[in-house]
Amino acid sequence: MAHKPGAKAASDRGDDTALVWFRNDLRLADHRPLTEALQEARHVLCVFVLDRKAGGAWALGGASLWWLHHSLAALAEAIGKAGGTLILREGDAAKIIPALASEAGAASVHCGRSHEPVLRELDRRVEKALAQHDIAFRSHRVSTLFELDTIRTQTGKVYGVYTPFARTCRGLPDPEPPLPPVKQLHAPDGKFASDRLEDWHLLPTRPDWAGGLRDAWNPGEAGAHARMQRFLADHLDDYGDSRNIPGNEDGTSMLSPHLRWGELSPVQVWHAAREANGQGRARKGSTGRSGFDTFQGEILWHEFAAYLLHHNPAMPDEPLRPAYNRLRWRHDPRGLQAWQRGQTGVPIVDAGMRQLWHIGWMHNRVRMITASLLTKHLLVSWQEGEAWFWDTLVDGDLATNSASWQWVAGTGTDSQPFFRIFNPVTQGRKFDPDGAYVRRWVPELQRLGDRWLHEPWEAPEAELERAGIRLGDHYPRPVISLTEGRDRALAAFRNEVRAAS
Ligand SMILES: Cc1cc2nc3c(=O)[nH]c(=O)nc-3n(C[C@H](O)[C@H](O)[C@H](O)COP(=O)(O)OP(=O)(O)OC[C@H]3O[C@@H](n4cnc5c(N)ncnc54)[C@H](O)[C@@H]3O)c2cc1C
Repeated sequence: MAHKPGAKAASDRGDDTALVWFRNDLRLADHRPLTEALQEARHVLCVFVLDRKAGGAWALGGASLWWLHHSLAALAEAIGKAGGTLILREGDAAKIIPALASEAGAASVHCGRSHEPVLRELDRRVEKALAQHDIAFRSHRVSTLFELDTIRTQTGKVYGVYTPFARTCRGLPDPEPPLPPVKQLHAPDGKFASDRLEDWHLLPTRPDWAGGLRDAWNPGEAGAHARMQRFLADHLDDYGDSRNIPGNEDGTSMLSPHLRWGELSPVQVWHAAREANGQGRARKGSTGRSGFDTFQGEILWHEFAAYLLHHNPAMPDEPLRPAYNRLRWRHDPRGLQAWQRGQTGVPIVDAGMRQLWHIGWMHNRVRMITASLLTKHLLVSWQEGEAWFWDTLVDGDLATNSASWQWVAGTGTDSQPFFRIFNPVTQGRKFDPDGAYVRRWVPELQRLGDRWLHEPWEAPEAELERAGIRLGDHYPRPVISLTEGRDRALAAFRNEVRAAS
């Protein structure tokens, strides 16, 4: 085979250099690409490539870029401590990775396997380009518990429904224990050009809207482990009940951004939870399941979303149920903007949207309620909501975000039916009964009594006055009548989706 000028032939290299290409797996522990590269070669070159254009509409959003900056800084420091260097490059990875591997005289390139369509296509291009240099391309499972292609129904079909998928996963042998952290690295000789992280300008400056993010998060592998250990030691047992109470800040793990960026692998979380469960009280919640069992179920939802995207690459853009292409979603810029800004006049929805804006994360229960108000009461398309979440979430994950939006909108293969519409008032009363969540994020309602907190538009004038609220002035009147919005959504579903099916 002919070699590109400047590239060393495999025989000249003595196979002592490998390149590790980091993507959504910003960690040193349980990192198979790195571990295998080290088994294969004495020198390892670590690289991260930023391509702001890759992904088109799904190029990284603002909150993700903030997280990425800090996570890369943490990774570079950890790699430095181990004796290596993280090379940063910007541009098309299909050109950069082969060129760099060739320059370093690498015999192989290792990276984490992805279920995201853009990365899968990129892998094909990189592999092809590497082959021209006679360099091997190896991808490894880094972000799922199991190999997604191996999970099939008894008749060999792809699962479309979570429950049997999860049952099958639970019946499999546990994923193998996580690999130990890599402690020592030797970079290859030579100086490899690298960008400076600061020069990428991933952090917002004008304006700097990231103050709430800085207070809430500690991106990077060490922060991820600290959060996981705290949650598992103190809160796992209660998870079955506490996970639905948005006012309880310890009710869920808040591990989602760490998992999204691969600072932790699902395998690590799976095993750590099992171990913590052995030490805990294994108390059953009101659902009859232990906190551990319920938590495992959520990790399997994460797995299921990856599985769905792997088998349905169009999921972020198109309904999994084609009949929903007939639904005429409304163009409602005013309603959409009120929703985005947390100014709908529906307290639990506004609390969620403001929490999202402030810390780049929203409680799962409230994600469902806010998504339901947008897609059902306002009849605005799920893709509009999906795009807003993508831009504002620090855990914005192509698979989970699109699967979840389709679940709420009723357009997914395994979703709640379209006609099941969350009532935000009932939901608020049930899951935020003392109003702790709404009062925290919608302070203008702080003095309103529990009775009216979730539907201030029904409160007697005297109650509002006593709480210092004038509707339409201090706090908006509802952007939509909940009854009318619900009836309109049901009619659209009946006439445009079901009638034509
Ligand atoms: C409309 C909508 C959009 C969403 N977008 C995203 C997204 O972009 N990224 C994302 O990570 N999650 C998303 N979710 C799922 C879920 O809301 C978050 O994973 C969860 O709130 C994260 O908080 P936690 O880490 O405290 O979760 P925990 O309750 O502690 O759960 C542990 C882990 O399990 C996984 N998990 C939990 N709930 C779900 C779920 N319903 N579906 C899939 N995985 C789950 C997450 O990885 C989570 O970190 C979305 C949900 C909805 C309804």
